[in-house]
Amino acid sequence: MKLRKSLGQHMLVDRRVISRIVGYAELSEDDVVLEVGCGTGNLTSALLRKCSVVGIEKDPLMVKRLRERFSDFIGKGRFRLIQGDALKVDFPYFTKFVANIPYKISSPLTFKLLKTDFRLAVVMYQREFAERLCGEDNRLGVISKTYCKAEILEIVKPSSFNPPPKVESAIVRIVPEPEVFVENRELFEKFVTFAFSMRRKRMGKIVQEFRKRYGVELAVNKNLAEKRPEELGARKFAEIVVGE
Ligand SMILES: C[S@@+](CC[C@H](N)C(=O)[O-])C[C@H]1O[C@@H](n2cnc3c(N)ncnc32)[C@H](O)[C@@H]1O
Repeated sequence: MKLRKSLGQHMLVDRRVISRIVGYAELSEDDVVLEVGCGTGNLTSALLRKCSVVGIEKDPLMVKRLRERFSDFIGKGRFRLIQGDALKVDFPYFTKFVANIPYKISSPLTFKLLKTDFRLAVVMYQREFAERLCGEDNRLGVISKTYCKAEILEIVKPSSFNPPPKVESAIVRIVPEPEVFVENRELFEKFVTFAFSMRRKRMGKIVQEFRKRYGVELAVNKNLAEKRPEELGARKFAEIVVGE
């Protein structure tokens, strides 16, 4: 079968990795897993042994194969498959999100997930994206801390996929409990985005530029004024915006 690179079609073929992903998700029979990008269905099959699954898959050829492979589960109402773009279709009801996603849509898909009600997510990302999501020295990591806790559970080698991608991957566990609370999310995200677009500048200067651009006065103490955005972390950013 010809796989489409443009759709990020790198199938997870290492059974031990698949089984660990299912273990990390701590599934019970009542769970309904949302899996984005079911592909040929290797992860889907392991998930279906534990609970119900709703899949969203963009490629009509994969959808056809999946409907054949899992016709029994579809008949029993244990598997439902939506053909479409996960960024465009409304997410159906689910309790947990478990997926080896197309890496190209990592950022918008993650924010779509974070704005949904769910209990736990176990997601395969490109390693570099996973490190940014779990870190605090970048825009993605700082903003995500106001939605969730995220941690890398393991690094996965390219040889676990067919065809092997050029990059390493990482399995991330996401719990929807904010590490940092912000009241004015819009202002917080605007300021964090602005700060990381000027990452060479120090916070004192960034706050001045922000006032000039948006007319919003934010205060930083002497100590923070000397720091660069990547040295702050989500909590300090939130303190600056709260002190508005
Ligand atoms: C990395 S593969 C994972 C396949 C399978 N889950 C596995 O682990 O072997 C990503 C899958 O996402 C599908 N896909 C790509 N873009 C998508 C999108 N925007 N919405 C839904 N599925 C998409 C691809 O067709 C592909 O089957």
